[in-house]
Amino acid sequence: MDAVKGLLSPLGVGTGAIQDTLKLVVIGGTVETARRASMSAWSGFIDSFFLTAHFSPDDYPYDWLMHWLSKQPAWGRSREFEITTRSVNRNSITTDTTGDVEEEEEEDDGLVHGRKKRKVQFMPSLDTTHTIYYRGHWLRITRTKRYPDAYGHGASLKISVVARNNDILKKLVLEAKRDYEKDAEHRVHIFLADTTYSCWRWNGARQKRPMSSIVLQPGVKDMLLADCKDFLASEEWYAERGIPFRRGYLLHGVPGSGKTSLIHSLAGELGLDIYVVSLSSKGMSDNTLTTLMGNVPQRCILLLEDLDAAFTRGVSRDEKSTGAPTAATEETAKAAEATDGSTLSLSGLLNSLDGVAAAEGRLLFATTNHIERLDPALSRPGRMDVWINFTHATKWQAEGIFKCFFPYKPATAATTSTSDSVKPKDASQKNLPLPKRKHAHAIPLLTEAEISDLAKQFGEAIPENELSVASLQGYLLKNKTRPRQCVEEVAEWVIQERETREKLKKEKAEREAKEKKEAEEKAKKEKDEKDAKEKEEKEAKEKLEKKERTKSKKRSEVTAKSDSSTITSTASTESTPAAPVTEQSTASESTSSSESETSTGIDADTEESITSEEESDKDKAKEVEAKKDKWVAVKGAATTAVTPIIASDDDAS
Ligand SMILES: Nc1ncnc2c1ncn2[C@@H]1O[C@H](COP(=O)(O)OP(=O)(O)OP(=O)(O)O)[C@@H](O)[C@H]1O
Repeated sequence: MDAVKGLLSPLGVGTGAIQDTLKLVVIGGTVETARRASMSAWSGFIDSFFLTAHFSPDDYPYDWLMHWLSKQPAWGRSREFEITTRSVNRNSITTDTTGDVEEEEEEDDGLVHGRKKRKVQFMPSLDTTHTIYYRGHWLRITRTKRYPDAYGHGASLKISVVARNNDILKKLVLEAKRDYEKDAEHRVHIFLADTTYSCWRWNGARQKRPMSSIVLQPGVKDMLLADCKDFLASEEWYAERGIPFRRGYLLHGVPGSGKTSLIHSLAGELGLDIYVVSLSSKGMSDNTLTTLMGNVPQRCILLLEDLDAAFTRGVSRDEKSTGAPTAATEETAKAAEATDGSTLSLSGLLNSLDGVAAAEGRLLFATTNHIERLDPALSRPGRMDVWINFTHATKWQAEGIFKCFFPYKPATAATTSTSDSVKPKDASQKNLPLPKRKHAHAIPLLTEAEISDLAKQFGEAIPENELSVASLQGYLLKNKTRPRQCVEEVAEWVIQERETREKLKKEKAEREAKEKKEAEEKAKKEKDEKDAKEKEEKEAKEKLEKKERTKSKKRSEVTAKSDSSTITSTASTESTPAAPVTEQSTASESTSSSESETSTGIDADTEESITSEEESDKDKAKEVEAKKDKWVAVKGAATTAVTPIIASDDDAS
């Protein structure tokens, strides 16, 4: 302080006020530092008693915990929380909330402005520590935002508890998991491949689809379900034999025959999530696909949709089957890369399916409408172990799908026992029971027997293997409240469908024919243009050659003439004095344009020969002769001047 005083005194400043300010700064700084140090020491001390678990939003436990937290009664009493109605979050499966708004959460099918009523969720607010009492322990819960995101992605969760070991945290996570799975029981989670960041993005949770709603030929569904279950239970068996723990299913066939629907329903039945990759998506490359495939969880369904679409660019393996794209296809692949940045090759796809980095334990499903376009290497056993062909609807399928559509009236005890005795083997051939929800549709309730009868009639009216199941579904949807009329009108609908198909076929054929014709005309036009151009070039070349020939002919004639006149005039001009020659030459140069023409006689002749191209050779010859005469005549006048030079040149040579 004395030092400061000493410094300030020479300036004549009153030191009292400054000293007081400085004192305050020093004291304030010291107190704040001490406070911070003690706080950090205290939290360090407290933390040393706490067990802390961190949950990353990229992993399932985060979802389980968030779901569990949103259901805690303590949450309703919390003084700080986040309320959300967003359904894009993975936690949106939560339907139960606590607190005052609970009465609004009752099951209600009512629509507000055409939308389902939104449900409110309570979430731990960000950057706040909440305390919850759980099984005799106080849990400190902190949710922090690591990077901003409109939907809360990126937030991480931290749960601390004072305990001797981490048993309580394990119990908490397991309970949250059970809870989550119980609520997610009726849903299938879908993840889509993000080619930009080579990661999986949660795309939503869909209601499970009952297997009985998929109508396939008898035994197909059961076989597939049994195969999948057997695979999922055989990890050790595979390990013991050193076989990679992977299984591939190739579903191929006509569009709208239930390939995607079957996978969806299978995922629900097995309780697996679906990871979807579209191989033809923008930016898909070998590296991206390998990274994505390596990051799928152990138990899931990996779906490669429209497998053939990835190869429309013509990427295929070379003759030696090294997996490298062939030279011919490299250009097309390069063109595709230039347009959408996609560089996926077949070898890249094969590596990602069963390369070293490929994930194990997943069920691979691939769908295609064009199995003939697939490279055999792709569909060989080991990659695609089970193949299922999907065809157009059979009569049996039509009957089954009709039964799925129309619920039946609950039967009396007596009828139930009769209907049980003739229970169909395949669940899809069984009528669906009444819907659980009230006021679902105004569907007239028929007896089971009547529905079965109508279904039979419907099946008989449908031609075998001609219409897709999707189109049958479309027809039934249109008639979902009139089962009897639906059957009465089905024959007419089939005729209409045929006519529409014929019309579409015809239109397609016409369009193709038109396109073909246009292409042919275009090609012909291009060819004609090319021919005309070539002809023109040829003619021009011929003209040029002719011109050259004429030139050289004239030059030789001129030379010959001048030589002869030189010879004749040499004798007379030999004695001519030099001065008059110069005068005459000057006079002759200024005489007329014809004389100047004469001095450039060959060029002028050439021009004339070009303009008189159409004239007969005879005329041309005459004209040339006349010109020559003219030239010679003029030349004769000038010869006296020119000759000595030529002569002297000649002499010199
Ligand atoms: N066998 C089936 N059983 C029940 N519903 C079916 C069947 N086939 C098709 N559908 C219905 O038709 C619609 C289209 O089916 P889906 O998308 O599964 O066909 P897809 O074979 O995958 O077609 P694409 O090859 O064009 O992708 C769905 O709404 C589905 O309910």
